[in-house]
Amino acid sequence: MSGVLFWVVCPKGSSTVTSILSIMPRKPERRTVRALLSSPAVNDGSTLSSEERVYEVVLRQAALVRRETVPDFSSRRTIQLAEGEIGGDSRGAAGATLPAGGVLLNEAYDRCGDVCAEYAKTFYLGTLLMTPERRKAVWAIYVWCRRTDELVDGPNASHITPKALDRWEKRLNNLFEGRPYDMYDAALADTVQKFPVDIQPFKDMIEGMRLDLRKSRYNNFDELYLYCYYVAGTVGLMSVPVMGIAPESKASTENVYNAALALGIANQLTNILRDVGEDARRGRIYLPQDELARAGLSDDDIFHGRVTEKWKSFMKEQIKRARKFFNEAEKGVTELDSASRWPVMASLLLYRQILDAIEANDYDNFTKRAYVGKARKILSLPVAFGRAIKGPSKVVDSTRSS
Ligand SMILES: CC(C)=CCC/C(C)=C/CC/C(C)=C/CC/C(C)=C/[C@@H]1[C@@H](COP(=O)(O)OP(=O)(O)O)[C@]1(C)CC/C=C(\C)CC/C=C(\C)CCC=C(C)C
Ligand SMILES: [Mn+2]
Repeated sequence: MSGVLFWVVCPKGSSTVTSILSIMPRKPERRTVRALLSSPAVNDGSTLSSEERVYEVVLRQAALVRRETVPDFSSRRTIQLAEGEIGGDSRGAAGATLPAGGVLLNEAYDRCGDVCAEYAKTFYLGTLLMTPERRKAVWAIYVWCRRTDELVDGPNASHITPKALDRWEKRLNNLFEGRPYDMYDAALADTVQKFPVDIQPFKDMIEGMRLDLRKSRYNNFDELYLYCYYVAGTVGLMSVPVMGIAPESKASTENVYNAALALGIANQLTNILRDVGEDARRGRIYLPQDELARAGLSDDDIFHGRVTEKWKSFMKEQIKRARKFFNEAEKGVTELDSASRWPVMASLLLYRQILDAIEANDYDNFTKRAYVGKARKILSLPVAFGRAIKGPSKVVDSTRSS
């Protein structure tokens, strides 16, 4: 590929991160997250369950955030465009220097905003309620996530190999080190310098895409949970440092991160329940095999799209579980910074209503697509506002130490 390589002068130092890690209250064992997450997922008494392993990641991410610190947007860093690498219409002028907050960097963020507006209009409108700095950062993260998903789900997906994902990961490492390849990467490179966003959830999302390349069945919920963490829980962990935690919040950082993780898991479970038919047509069944078998259902029932009583009661249980994750997430939304609460609450309420739509379709998720209509979307906004305005809980979280 040809084009322009951006690089950022003055890459982020890691001394703050190290010092925060050293005061972490419940410091997990120093194993790498990849090692933690690649060991067997089944909890047979001697190994940790996926939920326990992901929780260790949550603890680490929570430890990286220093509370009551406003990100510094006034820095004089510059981003420089250099020769080579990935092009397309996201190229800039080789050799040009981009002062932080300068025209080209602003353009990079604007392009990220355009992508959001095109792919996720409602979400884009929600971001307009955030502060300008947070909104731009969320756009940059969104675009990276969307591009990552497109690698395995987009028009070129059939050509994607694990090697291509390795290259994508290398590119991720580069942008975190201040050497972004294109405009979109440059926006994210700037974001990760301004906010305490860690690389781990991004790497884990790529790991989820690797899983999608090699796995089309999930034996049990433990396996599915890990997949949901990789492709969606990670989004929650990437977002909290940008959304910010309310200065007056009495919740522990780890509980806020846990709620964010729960929102990602809830969203992905909902995605899976909505898309059962579509996924089956691609030979994929994400639903836990052991739960299907216990309900007297087989892959064949799914491939034939049989909406039987067995299927309906199975779906009821799956929906119940997804709602539990939404409820857990909802408790955390009010702990976020005031300007972020409303859009996040709105997105939660909107996504949760997809579950209602599956019920309204009488559990036919093979031939009918569950969606939330415009009127309901609009009605959800004041409801979200009413819940978001409440603000943080007054109860001091016993696990809070930061
Ligand atoms: C305390 C608290 C509750 C904080 C909130 C934290 C927060 C903002 C969490 C956001 C959670 C969220 C929106 C997760 C996205 C989950 C998701 C749907 C992932 C999808 C994966 C693959 O799915 P699949 O291929 O099955 O589905 P498609 O048919 O392709 O849709 C993803 C597509 C991965 C890629 C994810 C995105 C493109 C969304 C990224 C979103 C953000 C960065 C912004 C989040 C911010 C707000 C305000 C919701
Ligand atoms: Mn996808």
